[in-house]
Amino acid sequence: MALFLDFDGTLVEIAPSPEDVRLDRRVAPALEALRTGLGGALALVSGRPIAFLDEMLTPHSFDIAGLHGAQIRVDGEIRSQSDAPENMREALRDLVRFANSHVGIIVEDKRISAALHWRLAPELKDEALDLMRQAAAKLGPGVRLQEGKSVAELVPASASKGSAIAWLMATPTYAGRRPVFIGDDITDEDGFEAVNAMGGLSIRIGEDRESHALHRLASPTALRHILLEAAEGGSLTASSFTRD
Ligand SMILES: O=P(O)(O)OC[C@H]1O[C@H](O[C@H]2O[C@H](CO)[C@@H](O)[C@H](O)[C@H]2O)[C@H](O)[C@@H](O)[C@@H]1O
Repeated sequence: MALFLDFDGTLVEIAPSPEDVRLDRRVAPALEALRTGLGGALALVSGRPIAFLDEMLTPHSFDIAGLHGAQIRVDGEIRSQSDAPENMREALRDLVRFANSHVGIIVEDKRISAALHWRLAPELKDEALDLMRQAAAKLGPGVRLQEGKSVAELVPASASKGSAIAWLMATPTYAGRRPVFIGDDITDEDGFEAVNAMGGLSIRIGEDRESHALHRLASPTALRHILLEAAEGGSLTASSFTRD
């Protein structure tokens, strides 16, 4: 097995704002143990920047596809990174202006991508989405709009979680293994499709909407129990995730 894990809503519960997430302190060492058991074939595949995930998982360091696949690090080395889209700083200024005049709107500047959050102001969803659609149109074909849970993001068009998983699966540590991808959000859907096409296992956290994932787990807590138990017991198989 090669294990690919999303972060927000998968390894941690969704929180009111991006900085509020808390990772159970047992998870990073458990992932380290599981990675050893998997011959190194474990990676995080997230919309977060690699630097943020490193901070959350410190002192452990994992293979990571960050920013929805716009940056990929393997064995401690950045192996693929999209350029920041042209005019991104200008687009960001418009987003910050909107946030400054609307309570509850949060802008996340991730340099190569940018997110606009409305979790704390759900009544502003339509206005925020309109603004992001306009920003994406202005930035042109090099950028796509990625919607997520109470968020929309401007992401390099070439990047996706599905292509990041395929990229990792072509590297020596991962090649020849059966990919398992666990995620919870719209951004994870093409990752699910990618692993399905490779004969792998796709698992969605949560039951609340249609998904390409072939299996479900109820919550990040349910996943955490499986990962901690497998790390202690020393073995992780596909049936660890699907036995219920
Ligand atoms: O691919 P992921 O690891 O799931 O990251 C997707 C985005 O997650 C974060 O936003 C989401 O989680 C926040 C904290 O729980 C929540 O407040 C927000 O409403 C969610 O959309 C993160 O802030 C983004 O950068 C990630 O792209």
